[in-house]
Amino acid sequence: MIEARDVSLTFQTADGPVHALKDVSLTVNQGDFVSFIGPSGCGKTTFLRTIAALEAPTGGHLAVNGMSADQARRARAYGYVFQAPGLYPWRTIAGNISLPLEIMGFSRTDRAERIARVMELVELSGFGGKFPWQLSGGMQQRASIARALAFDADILLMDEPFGALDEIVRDRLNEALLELWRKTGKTIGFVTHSIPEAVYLSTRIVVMSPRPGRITRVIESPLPRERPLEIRDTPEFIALSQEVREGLREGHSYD
Ligand SMILES: Nc1ncnc2c1ncn2[C@@H]1O[C@H](COP(=O)(O)OP(=O)(O)OP(=O)(O)O)[C@@H](O)[C@H]1O
Repeated sequence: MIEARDVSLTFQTADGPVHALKDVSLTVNQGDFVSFIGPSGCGKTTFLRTIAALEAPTGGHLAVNGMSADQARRARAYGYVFQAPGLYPWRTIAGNISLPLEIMGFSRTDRAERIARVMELVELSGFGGKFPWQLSGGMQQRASIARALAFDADILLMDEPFGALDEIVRDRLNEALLELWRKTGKTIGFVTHSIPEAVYLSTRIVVMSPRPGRITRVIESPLPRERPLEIRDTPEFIALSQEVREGLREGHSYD
């Protein structure tokens, strides 16, 4: 689904070049749930934005769904969920989910069907007529996930979507996201700062390190796809968390 070969991205800034990504190679298969974890500034967001053709690499090769990243963006191969829900306050929840569909030219009936389906998927049925400010932060983030799902792209790219939420809401949304992933079979790229979140959600955990941003470890998860929250107390989960922590420690430079 996603194939990165020696992808590099150097930003030219007034203070000199910033090597946000250096020789990043990764293959993401259909149906994978891949998390990107690493300290602040290691290039997680930049890599996700590069896959989404929101940034252009300065070196290497990138293919998304068999196309160039730019072609994939135009073919709407992915939905993108940002850190903040980014809902328009003057549109209802249904109106917000509808917006990309309107831009893409879906008919009114098709839009209504799709909105109802994705709202059910994120458990927001019945809230379509509310405005964003009438919903909790967790519900708003679920609405933004519904918006990214509405046009049924195969890939979902999520940049720390639950970072601003409290732990209880985050647990609930992690469970819901896993359920949604199992139901839809989407390929998910997910940026996080949280080791338990990465371990709980992923089939593969990509550990990154900064200066320059690169991949230091790719950890395959031995956990089953069916994961109740209690799996976090099992020896397998704890061992996997330790492996991620070691990877992070290894790659971290303090200079
Ligand atoms: N548009 C830009 N222009 C210049 N430098 C940038 C730009 N975007 C990102 N950077 C730099 O690239 C590096 C990687 O940034 P990025 O946001 O990808 O890191 P991150 O791992 O997602 O960090 P965080 O976890 O804090 O969100 C950082 O040093 C950042 O300052």
